[in-house]
Amino acid sequence: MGFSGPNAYSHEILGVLGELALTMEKLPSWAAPQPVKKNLLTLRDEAYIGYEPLGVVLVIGAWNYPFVLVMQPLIGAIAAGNAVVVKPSEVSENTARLVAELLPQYLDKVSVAPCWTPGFSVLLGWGDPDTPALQDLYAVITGGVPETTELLTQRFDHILYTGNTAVGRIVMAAAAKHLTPVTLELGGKSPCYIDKDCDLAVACRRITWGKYMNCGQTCIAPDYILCDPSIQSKVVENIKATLKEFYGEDVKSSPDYGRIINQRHFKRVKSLLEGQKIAHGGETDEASCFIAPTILTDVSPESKVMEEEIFGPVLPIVTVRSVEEAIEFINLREKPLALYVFSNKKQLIRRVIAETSSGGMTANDVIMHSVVPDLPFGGVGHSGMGAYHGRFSFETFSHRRACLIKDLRWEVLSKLRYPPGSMEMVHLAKCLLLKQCNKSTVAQFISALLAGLKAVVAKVSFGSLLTL
Ligand SMILES: NC(=O)c1ccc[n+]([C@@H]2O[C@H](COP(=O)([O-])OP(=O)(O)OC[C@H]3O[C@@H](n4cnc5c(N)ncnc54)[C@H](O)[C@@H]3O)[C@@H](O)[C@H]2O)c1
Ligand SMILES: CC(C)=CCC/C(C)=C/CC/C(C)=C/C=O
Repeated sequence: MGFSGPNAYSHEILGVLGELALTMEKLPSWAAPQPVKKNLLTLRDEAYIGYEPLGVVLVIGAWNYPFVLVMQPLIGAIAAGNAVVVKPSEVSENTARLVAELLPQYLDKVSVAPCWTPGFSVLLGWGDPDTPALQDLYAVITGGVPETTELLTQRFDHILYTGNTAVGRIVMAAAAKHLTPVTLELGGKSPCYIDKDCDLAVACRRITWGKYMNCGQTCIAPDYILCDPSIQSKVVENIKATLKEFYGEDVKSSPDYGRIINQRHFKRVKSLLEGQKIAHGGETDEASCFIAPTILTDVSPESKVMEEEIFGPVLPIVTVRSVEEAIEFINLREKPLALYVFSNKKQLIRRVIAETSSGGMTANDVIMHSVVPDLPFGGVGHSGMGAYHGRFSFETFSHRRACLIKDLRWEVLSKLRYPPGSMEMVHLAKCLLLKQCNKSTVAQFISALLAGLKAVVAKVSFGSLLTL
């Protein structure tokens, strides 16, 4: 992909450092038992949510941000107390090797995994499966499809997979065999609607940044633009001007412009240009997997480039006559991972939010919702399920255990639920649970309490008589 030093640091390392700092600061409050609201029946009890680790988590990463996509889930899984098996993408083999080399050097060795499964020690070559003591809790498995397929036959307590939707289905099917819950971080075509009423220079600068970063190989990059035909050429001119500002006259020699990951993806992205009206770019070089930042205009919704996620530096513009048409266009397709809208009108932005669905969204910018630490990151429908980042990672990798601690006194209140049943008791229970009391149920409640008290007093006096 050809990340430059500064880009590698800002795209891959900063997010990990931010996640670590946030998790270390907030973990005590995330992990603390959360008391819940009580009703009249549970007034004297302790009712809370307790967080417990799920057990062994499998994290499968993708190649486009190969470090952050395994490290960020790893942080959450460890924070929640799990053992973790990390499987970086084989496509970005150098990062996979680096992760496998570095993790064991930096992560503590802990004596026993909380939910040890003997099968893992065999899979990982950890010697005698019956004596798991003193093994690493955090293992890295490198490899491609055969290794991942083998890994997926094992039983895990949670799998977080990042990658394409087709493999997402394979992961989910394998997980289903063991009833393992999954978080699927998938992709899709993230739309970007530009309203006529907006600062086009600013909008296009932000879109250009998010679209061509990492040569378009970002899961939440704006995939295509929807705008009124009257502003299409201005959008093109503004993006062209920004491209020059960002990457200079010769994009190919800019250290900030990346390359397509491999020949397979190069051929796939290049094929999307066939038959299209190229308003800018279009140059390619197979030997170096270079595809210039490209803009396509008047793109037909039926064309191939509008059928699949582009995941490359090609930006199609589809014209629509109104925001209604844009919303309809979006809703006729699978729910995207991200959605972008640019407008000066707050009301229009709120309408787009209310009438569409997507994993996440940013208005008047792109990508940035993914770096707000308190927002969940994940897809919906075909763009994924579940979410992570910050507190949401901790929740994803924890079991929320419902805990109720009662004492053995106040049996009078329990009588409400014991047989024989009666409508009086039902009314009383309703009064206590739903706080829908009328005079007669309050009277019944008081008399039941008094009866209970009388019984307790009688028991105590009888006990003291006996001891005389
Ligand atoms: N939602 C997100 O956070 C996010 C982030 C990055 C990428 N993506 C999406 O991922 C896609 C690009 O990634 P990719 O799929 O090309 O990455 P990839 O080729 O690296 O595959 C992802 C992982 O799946 C494994 N894998 C591949 N084929 C498999 C099989 N048959 N069985 C089991 N495991 C298999 C790989 O070993 C790898 O670890 C895009 O659609 C992009 O939008 C999503
Ligand atoms: C430099 C900034 C603000 C962002 C870099 C891109 C990004 C959001 C990386 C995070 C991982 C991710 C969600 C990748 C999707 O493909």
